[in-house]
Amino acid sequence: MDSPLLQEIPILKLAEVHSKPDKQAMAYGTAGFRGKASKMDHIFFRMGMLAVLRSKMLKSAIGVMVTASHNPVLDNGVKLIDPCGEMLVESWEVIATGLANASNDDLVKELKKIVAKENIDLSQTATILLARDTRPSSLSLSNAVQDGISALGGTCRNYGLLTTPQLHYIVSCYNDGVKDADEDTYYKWFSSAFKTLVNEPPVNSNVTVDCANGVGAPKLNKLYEHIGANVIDIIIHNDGEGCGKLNEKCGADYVKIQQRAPIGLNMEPFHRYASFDGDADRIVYYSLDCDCNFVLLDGDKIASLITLYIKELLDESKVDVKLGMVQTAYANGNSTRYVTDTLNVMVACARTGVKHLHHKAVEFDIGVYFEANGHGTVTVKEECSNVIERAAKDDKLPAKQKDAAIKLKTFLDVINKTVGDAMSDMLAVEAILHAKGWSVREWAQLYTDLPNRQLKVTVADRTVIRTTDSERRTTSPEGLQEEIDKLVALFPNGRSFVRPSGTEDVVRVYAESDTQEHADSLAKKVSILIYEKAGGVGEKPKEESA
Ligand SMILES: CC(=O)N[C@H]1[C@@H](OP(=O)(O)O)O[C@H](CO)[C@@H](O)[C@@H]1O
Ligand SMILES: [Mg+2]
Repeated sequence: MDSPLLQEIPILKLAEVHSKPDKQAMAYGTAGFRGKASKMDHIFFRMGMLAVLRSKMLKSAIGVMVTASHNPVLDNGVKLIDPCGEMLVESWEVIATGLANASNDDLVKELKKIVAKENIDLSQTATILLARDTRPSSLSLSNAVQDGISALGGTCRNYGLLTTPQLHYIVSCYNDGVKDADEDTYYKWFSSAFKTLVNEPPVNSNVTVDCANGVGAPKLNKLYEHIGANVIDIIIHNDGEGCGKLNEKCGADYVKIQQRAPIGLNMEPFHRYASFDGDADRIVYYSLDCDCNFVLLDGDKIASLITLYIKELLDESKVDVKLGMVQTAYANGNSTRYVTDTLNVMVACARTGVKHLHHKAVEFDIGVYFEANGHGTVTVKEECSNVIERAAKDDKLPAKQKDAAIKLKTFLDVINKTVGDAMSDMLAVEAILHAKGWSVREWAQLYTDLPNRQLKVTVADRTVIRTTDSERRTTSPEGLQEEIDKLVALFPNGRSFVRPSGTEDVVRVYAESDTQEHADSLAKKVSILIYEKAGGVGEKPKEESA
């Protein structure tokens, strides 16, 4: 008998509306598909169909998020969310790429191939949870996703505007049996956990948040309404209502890379500032010191603060579980040293891309993971949550011990464990500063960042660079690593590595050393080496004359 998929006519009719331009190929990368919005309609349609197939296969709801995060406003992108709220499994990234690149004529054949290979029972129902960011193209592209969903007979719950982490959270709630989970469920959960942590006395301090003119602004506003201005004072900047453009000279990525304030923000010393990115899954903090120097508190500083706090509560509660932290090679060397040597907590290194960090983090009972750019969260094993919960209810424990367990339990409730979440991470940081009675100054002084520099080199084919050891060393081109080692040895506390970017057509160079001059010089020397050894194109990087 024909499977429902063989009702090819409706698929083909819709596929004609969302037709793929010739010769266009895209890959599902670390951040899903991303590119110029005007050239991607067919990808969104096809991802709607793919989400239906995955939902049928796993007999669970699948999320589809329409966003291009921190990219310019004319870009867009799409990513799928797996049932527990995690990123799409890697093996399906390959399948997604195959479906996206199939010619219009081969589309049905490609769908049949997936069904056969993955052994998908098409009689299963499919539920897709869809949301989008505030880009001008997002509405029509989410309509294309909806068309893809209906082409294969799936049911779509469209949540409209959401931040990426809100959708991840809702997907996990839905598959946990909370079928009516929505945006309000999110606000109620996180605001109530925060208020339990900070109720006596309230935080009563203020933080200014640059929302990159993105979806984070209206959503942070709603979260703020649930928390109440009597608990914390949140001032929203770049809320998308003025003439500022999405991610233009603002947002977490801009602030981290430029190490400066977003547009239009007049900073005052010691006040606390934070920036979200365009879909609010990244956050960095910053401040001015007494000499008006810009002080960045990036993903490494946030991770260090969270690890410190969890470690203290574990020690106080005497709950014996394994805490670990996960970073990438981009983590500042002094953050790694601080957590390893001062906090005595194990640090693991993962490849760039949050899914790699997430996978490593779940190996610990409690895993704190962050990319230096501010994307990260905390994972907690279920058995570990149970141990903490039991201690929090154990009347036989000394009061101090039990109290610490209660605090730890409530603190972990403030965390969106499915994925890095700017709003939930912000609440976590604010709660810790409140608990410790710290201003941003004490936090900044946990350790001093080693001066560092990131550069990009354009080469004809960036895949000639191959790496090992979580991207910290190269295996090809031959002899390159030995040359890098020689350059690194010239600089005190020198460290440098290179890797092909997964999102841009460049090779990234990272260097750190004891002074900014040294870090800059090492980064330059390594860039020149890459240009020479890995087929550089365009203008050759030059060493600045002394
Ligand atoms: C050095 C750096 O910040 N790299 C970013 C960037 O990846 P690249 O593979 O380096 O282009 O985009 C990724 C997706 O947003 C993010 O996860 C990652 O941290
Ligand atoms: Mg983002």
